[in-house]
Amino acid sequence: MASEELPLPYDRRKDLEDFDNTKAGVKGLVDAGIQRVPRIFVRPPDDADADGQDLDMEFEIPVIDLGGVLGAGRSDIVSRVGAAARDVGFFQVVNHGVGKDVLERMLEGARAFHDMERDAKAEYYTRDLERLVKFTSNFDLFKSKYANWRDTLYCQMEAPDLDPGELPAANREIVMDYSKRVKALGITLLELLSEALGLDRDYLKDLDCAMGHSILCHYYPACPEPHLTMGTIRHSDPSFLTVVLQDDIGGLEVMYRDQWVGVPPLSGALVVNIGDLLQLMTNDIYVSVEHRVRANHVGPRLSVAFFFNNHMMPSARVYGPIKELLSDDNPALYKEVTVKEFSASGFSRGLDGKRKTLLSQLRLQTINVKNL
Ligand SMILES: O=C(O)CCC(=O)C(=O)O
Ligand SMILES: [Fe+2]
Repeated sequence: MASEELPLPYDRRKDLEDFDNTKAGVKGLVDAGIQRVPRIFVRPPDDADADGQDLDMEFEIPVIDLGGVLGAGRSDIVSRVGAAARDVGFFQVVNHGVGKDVLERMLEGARAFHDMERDAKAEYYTRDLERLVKFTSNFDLFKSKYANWRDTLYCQMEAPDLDPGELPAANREIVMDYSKRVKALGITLLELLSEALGLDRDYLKDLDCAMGHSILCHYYPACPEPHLTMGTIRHSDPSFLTVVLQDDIGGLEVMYRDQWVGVPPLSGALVVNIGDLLQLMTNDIYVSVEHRVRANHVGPRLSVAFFFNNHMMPSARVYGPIKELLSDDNPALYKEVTVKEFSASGFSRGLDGKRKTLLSQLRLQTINVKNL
């Protein structure tokens, strides 16, 4: 079949604008009682971005207990973290130092924002890239082919330090607290990931990998026709590292050996995944894998994604494959890039156009025997 796009049977741009102008997101549609998924969200049955087989073998995303991280158990934890980062790109952590009460309060804080009265919430609704705290449904609404069944509150915490007064009163206190605690966990994770590469403990931290972060409070409303759309389409994260807190509904899935595998909700756990920038820096030793969130009849599902990414910081640091990891047999696979350039290219493209293209654009034409 010819690959030219067929003309759309409706004025999609107008539908998108009408939806965006409500400033009420997907939740606004559900609150208004819609029984059908509007066409801007509908994916055709043969949509290549939403396909893929479910995993048919026994496999579980690794769960790593960080309880012994400061004691004799450290080397075992280092090897488990390293193995998960190499093989799966995703793992869950328990006994990670962020209390269950904090996790619960963070999810409640995310819910409290999305449950705010429509007009009050609309004041945060914007597509302005410079705004540090904003509410948007689908940051890539006008760039991606299909909209996702999801609303998000974005909080850019370090650009540099966010004035807490910019955060909504509904969750200001817990977002500030969570930010501090998960940043500390992120530093621990970067230490473990450095050690697992045979590098000094502070190596990744000293490259400013924990220098900036943003907190995304996602809200996935119950969907009347979940088979027609997605909560979040497949993508990999443009971060160094991402830490996700999910509630007990489920729906997050990860690509493992070309098949989709669920990340089961585990009370008290946090989900950790390697981002594109760490894959680039480790020259493909660690993998930034695609993941997605299914739409669901049950909802709302709440999740809080904590992205370590310093693109808002005034840093001109250039990132490329770490020299200590390279050799004649293992040459650099990627060009160097600043985080600003890297992130700008992600924002300009949108989620479903990404699919590793950011990394592949930076890939050098080196022949790597391992990948032949
Ligand atoms: O909602 C989730 O569980 C994951 C969200 C996600 O993948 C992201 O924010 O990049
Ligand atoms: Fe993600």
